[in-house]
Amino acid sequence: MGTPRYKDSNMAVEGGKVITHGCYAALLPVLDKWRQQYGPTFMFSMGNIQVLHMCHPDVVKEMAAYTSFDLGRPTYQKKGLHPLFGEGIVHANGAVWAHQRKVMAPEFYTDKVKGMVKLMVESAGSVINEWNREIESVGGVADIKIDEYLRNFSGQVISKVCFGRNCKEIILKLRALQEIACKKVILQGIPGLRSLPTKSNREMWRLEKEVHSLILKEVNGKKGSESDKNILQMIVEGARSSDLSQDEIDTFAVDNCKNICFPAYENGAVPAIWTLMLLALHPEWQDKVRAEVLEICNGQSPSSGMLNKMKTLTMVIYESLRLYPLGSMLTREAFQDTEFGGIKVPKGVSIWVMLMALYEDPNIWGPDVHKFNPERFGNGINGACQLPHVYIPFGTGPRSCLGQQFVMSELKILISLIVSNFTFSLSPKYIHSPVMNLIIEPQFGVDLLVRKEQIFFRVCGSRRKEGYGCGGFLHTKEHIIRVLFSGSCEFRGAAVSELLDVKIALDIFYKFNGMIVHRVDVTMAATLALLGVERLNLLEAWW
Ligand code: HEM
Repeated sequence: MGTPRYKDSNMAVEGGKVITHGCYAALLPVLDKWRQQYGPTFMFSMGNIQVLHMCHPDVVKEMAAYTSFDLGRPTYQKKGLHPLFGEGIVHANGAVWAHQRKVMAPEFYTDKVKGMVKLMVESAGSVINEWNREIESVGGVADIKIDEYLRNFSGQVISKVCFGRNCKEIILKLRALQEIACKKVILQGIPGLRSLPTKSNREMWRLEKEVHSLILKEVNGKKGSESDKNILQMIVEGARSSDLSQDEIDTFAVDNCKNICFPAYENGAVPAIWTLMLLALHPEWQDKVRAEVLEICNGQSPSSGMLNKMKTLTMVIYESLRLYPLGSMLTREAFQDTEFGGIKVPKGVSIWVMLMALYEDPNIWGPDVHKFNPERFGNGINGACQLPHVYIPFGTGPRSCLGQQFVMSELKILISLIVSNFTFSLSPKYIHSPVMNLIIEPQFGVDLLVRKEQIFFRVCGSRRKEGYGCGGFLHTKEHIIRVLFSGSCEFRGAAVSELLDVKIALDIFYKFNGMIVHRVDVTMAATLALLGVERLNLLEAWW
């Protein structure tokens, strides 16, 4: 795969690095060129597949309102990705899809997702522990390629909610299947290629069989209790409630498990990877998110109530999904002659609605369209741009994402725990190169320089309302004291002079409860004294 080429106009120096966010033209250069040449609506073909390219904001509205089964997920995708998704919900259509949606959607309703929060926190805790170990092993700043850690996290969560235990083998085989299948989907227009016994086709068939039998083993294995059923059990029950044969029930269960596990594994990890890359590039937003998380969680593990309050983090995730959406388009096929976007679309034609191009349109988002600016989501999606209906990271209409609430909880839990435990910046090893592998991923992964979270106490003297600073943001006294007593953080003083009056800044090294605290400012020292903290062992002071 060649290195994507970017337009010069998209280049931006952010956080001291040249990073080009606007990657639509780089990922789909031919379509971008044709769009400029022929306008937002044109047709082209890929072998025997006829595609209608649409990129007008009104078309997104129409997609939301289109409920007829005359449009469905394209057959060519289903064929190309059959080893990965089989006959499951992602590529099913018509009445079969409606039945699957009815069985599976309730498993991701709000109350069900609330019940998964504890498990998500535990799994995120493993990432925190592993990063802590990496930092300890190098004694300060670890250079971490974060991708596999985050995939392990999303894989572990979905595996536990789906099977009731961590079935790493199934998840890893699905990943291996994806790697082969996504190279093939582009060649779908060439008839017969799918069934040739090429080396990669044989490898793909082998993996498909193995995943099938591993999932069947889970279907027939130990069941969760009646009150604590896992998703697999609910899928099997849903299949049994219809008039399917035993073989069809098995296929229904296996394929739909794959259709939940694979998106949850990839789509849970990749947006987290992009968001952390963006936060590493923008320490000011990292600080803002950290301040919000510390304020809301107050030293406790995130709960679903806390997640709902994390407004800044939501803004950051939305902006990350705008710049790096998982998919560049929504795709449909006309199963009957129909009318869409004011055009008569003949049966068999595929429609591509180019969302990513709309997310990069300066006429919709303004001149800073290629900049990371979560502030634009300050008043929610509706206030984010001229035509907010075009921003649909989780799709729209009846086929919108099943896992939206699930993944938003996962992302918030993981990121909130990471920012409250670590500070991070981009490693010099990082190479910015988004590629399209079914979804838009960083080609070489994301490397971060990670250190334990440093809380900066900044002096709050006469020139400022009294308070306590953490990474530049004010926090409650209770929070600061709680963190102090928990001993969970290493305190390093800020360069206090950079903000306020040097004269009132006192740098103290002291030992407290076995914890080394460096350079606490004068207000903090006074607070501790007021609170009766006596064992303040002043080692060094600096005026
Ligand atoms: C940030 C992460 C995610 C994004 C941006 C995302 C995005 C989307 C989008 C845009 C669609 C609609 C596609 C279309 O209309 O053609 C979709 C469908 C779907 N998503 Fe997600 N998704 C995410 C995470 C997940 C997760 C974690 C799961 C599983 C738990 C999941 C399961 C599904 C399923 C099963 C469908 C098909 C629904 C149907 O056709 O009825 N997604 N997703």
